[in-house]
Amino acid sequence: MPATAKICGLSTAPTLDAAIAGGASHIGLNFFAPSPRYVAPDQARALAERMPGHVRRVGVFVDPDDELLAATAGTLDAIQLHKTAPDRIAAIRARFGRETWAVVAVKTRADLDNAARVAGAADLILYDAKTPDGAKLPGGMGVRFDWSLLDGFRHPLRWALSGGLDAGNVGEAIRRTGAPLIDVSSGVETAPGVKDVDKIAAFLQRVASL
Ligand SMILES: O=C(O)c1ccccc1N[C@@H]1O[C@H](COP(=O)(O)O)[C@@H](O)[C@H]1O
Repeated sequence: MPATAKICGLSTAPTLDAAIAGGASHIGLNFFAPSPRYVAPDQARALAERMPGHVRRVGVFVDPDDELLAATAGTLDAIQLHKTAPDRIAAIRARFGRETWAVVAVKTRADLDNAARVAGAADLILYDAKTPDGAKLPGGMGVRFDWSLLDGFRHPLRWALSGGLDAGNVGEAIRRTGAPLIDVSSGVETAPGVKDVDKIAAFLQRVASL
């Protein structure tokens, strides 16, 4: 089964259209205010209206409160949760009725123990690289982790891979890990938060060619 791709952190119509035209299976809308990719709920709604139904809309959140989720869930097919405790992930899934993605931040093999902790709470695990201590963002910094950590790992749920991917390394990432779904943000940008239609096209072409 070929891998599918999520283009994350889209905030403009032309880049959203490029992701759709290139065959992205998912797009990400970022609701973490400190992020350079942040979109306000109204902006996200307008972008979502441009999208065909087969492309899934994923909201990116960092330990969100119910108020933010209530303002955005109507626009979304899935909720991606960074730095959120397992019991809170389960509560969000029950309350908002959306496919729920738990992010497991990885630097060492021990970090993979968190996959079992979120397995009963979420629908999908997104393995992402841990960003440096004190970093402003828990993702979206182009950091990758050592993919060999996933060698032989028994994934307790459906899963996806992110962290430092780009058109140049995504082939190796998929070959090495067998990821069924891959997720990119800064690897298709010219500067933090500035998506590039040509980089989006190249990334999606590379994934489709595998
Ligand atoms: O992109 C952000 O600004 C961001 C902010 C807060 C949480 C997650 C964020 N991005 C996610 O990080 C991964 C990896 O990004 P990258 O490809 O390494 O730049 C991606 O899944 C985004 O959803």
